[in-house]
Amino acid sequence: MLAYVDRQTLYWAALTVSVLLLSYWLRPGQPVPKFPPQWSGSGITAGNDAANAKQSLLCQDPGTGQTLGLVSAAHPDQVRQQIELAKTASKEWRQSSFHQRRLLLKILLQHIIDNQEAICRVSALDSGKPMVDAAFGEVLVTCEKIRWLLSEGERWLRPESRSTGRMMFYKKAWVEFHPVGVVGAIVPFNYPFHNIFNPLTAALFAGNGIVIKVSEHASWSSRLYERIIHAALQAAGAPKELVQIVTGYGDAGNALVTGGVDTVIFVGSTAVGKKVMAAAAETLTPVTLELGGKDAFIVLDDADLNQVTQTALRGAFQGAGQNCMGAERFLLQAPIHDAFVSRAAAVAQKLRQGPTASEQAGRVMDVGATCLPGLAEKIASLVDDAVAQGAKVAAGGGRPQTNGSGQFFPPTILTGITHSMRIWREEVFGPVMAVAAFNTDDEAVALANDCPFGLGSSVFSRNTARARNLGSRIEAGMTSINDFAATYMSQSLPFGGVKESGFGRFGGIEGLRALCIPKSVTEDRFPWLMRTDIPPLLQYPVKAAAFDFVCGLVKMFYGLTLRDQLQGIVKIVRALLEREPTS
Ligand SMILES: NC(=O)c1ccc[n+]([C@@H]2O[C@H](COP(=O)([O-])OP(=O)(O)OC[C@H]3O[C@@H](n4cnc5c(N)ncnc54)[C@H](O)[C@@H]3O)[C@@H](O)[C@H]2O)c1
Repeated sequence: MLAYVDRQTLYWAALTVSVLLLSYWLRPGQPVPKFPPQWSGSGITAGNDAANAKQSLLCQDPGTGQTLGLVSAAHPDQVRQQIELAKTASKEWRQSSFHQRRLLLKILLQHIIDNQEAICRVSALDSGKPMVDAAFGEVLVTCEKIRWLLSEGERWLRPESRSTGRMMFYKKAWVEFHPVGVVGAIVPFNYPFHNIFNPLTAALFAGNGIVIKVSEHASWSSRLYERIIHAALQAAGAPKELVQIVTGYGDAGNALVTGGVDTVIFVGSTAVGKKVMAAAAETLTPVTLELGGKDAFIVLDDADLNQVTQTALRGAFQGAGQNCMGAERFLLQAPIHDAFVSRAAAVAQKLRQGPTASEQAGRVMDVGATCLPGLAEKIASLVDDAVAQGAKVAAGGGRPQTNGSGQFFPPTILTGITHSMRIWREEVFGPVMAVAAFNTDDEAVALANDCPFGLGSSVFSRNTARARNLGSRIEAGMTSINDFAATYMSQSLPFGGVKESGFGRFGGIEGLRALCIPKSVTEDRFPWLMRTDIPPLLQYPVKAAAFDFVCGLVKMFYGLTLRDQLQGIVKIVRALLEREPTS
C-alpha cells in the first residue's frame, strides 16, 4: 500500500512539475518589432555591390565554382572612415539601457528564427556546407549565444562588489564594466553568419560599436547579413552606423587593426594572428587571438562506442572539417582501436559529398566543399605524406575531386598516425579523421599534449572520474567530457586556447567582460562617521616619527601573530606620543 501511495505521489509530483515547467515555457512573450526578409525576388540574393568600387571581390560557390556576385573590396581609407562612423554611433549607444540592448537582441533572434532557412541557404552557397551543418554551426549556436546574453548578460555587466583591503575596512569597493568604445573583429571564412553575429551580439550588448572585417573567401553572404543587422538596429531605435561590415583583403584587416579601434578580436590562422599582434603593438591596441586548433579526441577502453562513433564522425566531418574547434587527432586506446575504426569507416564510406547549392542537395548532402582555394590540395599533400610514412587509409583518401569547378576532398580516415608525420603537427582544416593508438592513460595525455596547438579537446569513458582526471591534464583551453565541443553550446563558458591557438577569451562571462573597461571604484562606507584624513604625523612636512608610525600600522594590520599585532599598536602609540625635536 505504501509503495502504491508513493508511486501515486511521485506521479502527481512529476505531473505538477511538468505542467509548471510547460506553462513557464509557453508563457506569452512580449511581441518584438519585426521587419521583412532582407532579400528580393524569388531567388535569395545577397551581395552584388561592386559597381562603383575601385577594387572588387569575386564571390563563388565553392561547391560549383559558380559566380555568386561581386562585392567591393575596401581600401584602407574606407576602413578608417567606417571606424569613425562606428565611433560616433557608439557614443550614443553606450548610453543605452540594458532594456534597449535586450530589445535589439530579441529583434535579431526573432528574425533569425523566422528566416533560418534563408540564412542557412545563403551560408551554404557562400561556404559550400550542407544545410544541417549551417543549421548547427551558424544558427543554433548563435541563438544560444543570444539567449545567454538575454538572460545573463546584464548580471555580468552590472557593477560587481569586491572586498576592500584590511586597512580600507571603512570603504566600499566595486568594479564597473564600461564599454570599450569600438570593437574591431577580423573573422575567417568557415561560418560566414556565426562569425559575424558572434562578436556582434556580445559587443553591442556590452554597449559598444563594432567594425567586422569578413573573409575575402566568404563575403557574398555578408551583404544579406548586414541588411538584417541594419534593419534590426533601426527597429530597436539604435544608430545604423553602429555596425560596420568590411569586405576586402588583408590590407583592409590591417587597416582595422591600426585604424583606431579600441580592441581587436582576431579569429583566424596562427600565421596571420602573429601579423595582427605585431601591427597592434604599434598603437598598443589590445588583441584577443582566436587561432588554429588541432583538438585531441581521446577514447578510453571503457567508452561506449555506440555513442562515440557518430560523435567522432561529426567532430571530423562537420563543415567538411573546417572548424577551429575541430577534432583532428583521434587517440584510441588499443583494445577498442580496431572496433572503432571499422565502425567509423563503415559510416564514412556511405557519406554523400557534393555541391549544396540546390535546395534539395543542400538538405541531403552529408559533407560539402572545402571553401579556401587550394585547401583540398593542401589536405591531399598532408594525407600523401602520412601514407608515404606508413599510415593506412581506412576510408576515403585519394585525390581532391572537382565537381564542375567545385573543390572537394573526400571524407577520409587514416590510421597509424605517428609523430613524424606532418599531419600530426599541422592543422588540416579538412575532412580527415587521423587515428593513433595508445596503451595507458599517461600515454594518451603525453600524445594529446605533443602538439603546438591547444584549443579544444574531448575525453570519452564510462568512468567519468577517470575521464575528468585525464581531461584536466590536457593542455587546452576547453575540454568536453563524453562529448565533442559541448563547451561551445554552454555560452556562459569562455572560449579560447593556449599555445599557438592564441590567448584571451572570447565568449562567456570572461569574453563579455573583455569587451569592457573594468573600472575600479571605492568610496567611504560610512561617510557620516569616518573619512580618510591624512594623520597629522604624515602630513607634509612629515614628522620625525612618521616612519615608525607606518611601520606600526604594517605590524598591526598584517602581523601574523597576536604578539606582532600588539607590538604594532604599541609602536603606533609611541610614534603618536613622540615629541618633535626642536631645531
Ligand atoms: N580559434 C577560433 O575561434 C577559430 C575559429 C575559426 C577559424 N579559426 C582558424 O582560422 C583559420 C582558417 O581561416 P582563414 O583561412 O580565413 O584564416 P586567415 O588567417 O587566413 O584569415 C582570417 C582573416 O584575416 C584577414 N587577414 C589576412 N591578412 C591580414 C592582415 N595582415 N591583417 C589583418 N587581417 C588579415 C583575412 O582577410 C580574414 O578576414 C584556421 O587556422 C582556423 O583554425 C580559428
